[in-house]
Amino acid sequence: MDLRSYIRDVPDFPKPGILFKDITPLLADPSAYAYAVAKLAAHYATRPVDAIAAAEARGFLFAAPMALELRKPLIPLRKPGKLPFQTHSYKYDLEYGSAELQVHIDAIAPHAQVLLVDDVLATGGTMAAACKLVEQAGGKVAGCAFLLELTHLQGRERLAGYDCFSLIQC
Ligand SMILES: O=P(O)(O)OC[C@H]1O[C@H](OP(=O)(O)OP(=O)(O)O)[C@H](O)[C@@H]1O
Ligand SMILES: Nc1ncnc2[nH]cnc12
Repeated sequence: MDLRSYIRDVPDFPKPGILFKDITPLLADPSAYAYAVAKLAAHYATRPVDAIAAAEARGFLFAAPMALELRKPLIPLRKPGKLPFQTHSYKYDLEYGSAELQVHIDAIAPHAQVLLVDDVLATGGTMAAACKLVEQAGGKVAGCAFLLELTHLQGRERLAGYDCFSLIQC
């Protein structure tokens, strides 16, 4: 299945000069969505993974079905003020702004191998922050998985030292 055909390019969103990769056509097609999740999950089926974590919001769309498919705990990494219990926090820069992620202090068991999942790897700022947050919380990064990698933004270089896997490159 050609997953690329389910990604729509939207120029100048959310700011002039940004070519936004819209995954909603893929989400709208259950066969393509299921195929993408199954392919991502299959890549980690035999690797040591104790839990799956993702940053809101689009990361959840792939992390949740992967967690169910791999029968692993799901750990939400959320924007500030959303998690009700005590949190660890990490601030980071995006392709089009800055942000912060938080995780509950008891979400990650000591030395747990945490697989991080997101829809898009752009500059790598979000995933680098997610990795730091997992480590700050006592876990280890088992890998970083993406539906789509925007190779020209060289996010993979920002994630040097972490094992990265993407299903589609463009
Ligand atoms: O590699 P980066 O440059 O960090 O960009 C990738 C991140 O940007 C998007 O999230 P966004 O912050 O737009 O939030 P959303 O998931 O709530 O739409 C996307 O879902 C990734 O998390
Ligand atoms: N160009 C882009 N398209 C979709 N999501 C993104 N997240 C960061 N950059 C993005």
